[in-house]
Amino acid sequence: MADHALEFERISVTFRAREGGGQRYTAVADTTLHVRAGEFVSVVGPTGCGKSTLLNIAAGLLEPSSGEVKVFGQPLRGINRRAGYMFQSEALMPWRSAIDNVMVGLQYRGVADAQARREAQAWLERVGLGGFEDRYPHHLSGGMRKRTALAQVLALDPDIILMDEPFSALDIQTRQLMENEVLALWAARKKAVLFITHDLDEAIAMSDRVVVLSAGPGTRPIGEFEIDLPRPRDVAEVRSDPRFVQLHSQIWAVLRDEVLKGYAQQLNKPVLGAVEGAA
Ligand SMILES: Nc1ncnc2c1ncn2[C@@H]1O[C@H](COP(=O)(O)OP(=O)(O)OP(=O)(O)O)[C@@H](O)[C@H]1O
Repeated sequence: MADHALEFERISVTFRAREGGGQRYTAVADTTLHVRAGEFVSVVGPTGCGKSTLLNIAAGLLEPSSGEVKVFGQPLRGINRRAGYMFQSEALMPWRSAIDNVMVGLQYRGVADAQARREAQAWLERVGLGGFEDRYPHHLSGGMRKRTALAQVLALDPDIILMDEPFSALDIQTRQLMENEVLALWAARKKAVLFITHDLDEAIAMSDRVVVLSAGPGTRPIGEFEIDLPRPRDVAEVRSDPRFVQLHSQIWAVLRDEVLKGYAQQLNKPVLGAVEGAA
């Protein structure tokens, strides 16, 4: 449908070992999930269930073994050019200053250097890093590096933003500041966001909708919850709203068993050595 930014239609992903008797592991099975244009959707699920796999599929970095992905109604082939991806791990180039890191995607797109520098500077200011543009990543705090990475993604003005536990390495105060900043930026531009997190509180505080995935193997969505808390939200304050508490207990009732299953499965899962990717 045209108002959908992202559609996963009956996606399955099976990984196979390059050696070792052709062992296979079905990470994601028969998953259908839609994100509307401008919607903020979080995906929560137990550790190792397939959250990053889904995001990699949305980014076009991984092809599903079966099923189809559509981006604004068009089948996705190759890299998703309408999406920006913010990884869990550090993705900044250590040999480039903050501004050079933010500029690089623009330059790659063919924007002239002077224009790219102006846009990168404006984005660094928007994420609270005015004055830090010449610092190298190792001279920035963890929160500042995340802000730089956020500016890097937003500078490209993607219609879809894919975020894989972007703030999990931050202390709780910095994390809440960043979450509020992301919400403010999102509210101003209303891009579609697919946000992966382990943290149910974070998912509820930020999202329009929370999707719960089952434990693997064969992960699939097993619950979907509309988050009808008013906006704008402060992620710290909204946690004491009675509706937040109610939603939390409803979602946790679905998630809790999967977390326990996921934990058990991680302990028992066969180790796949060298892996080729989706089969
Ligand atoms: N390239 C690969 N080859 C083989 N198995 C893989 C590959 N990528 C992921 N897997 C397996 O698929 C499952 C899903 O992995 P994925 O990283 O998507 O989970 P996740 O939910 O994002 O994990 P976490 O919560 O720990 O970040 C895991 O069991 C993982 O070991």
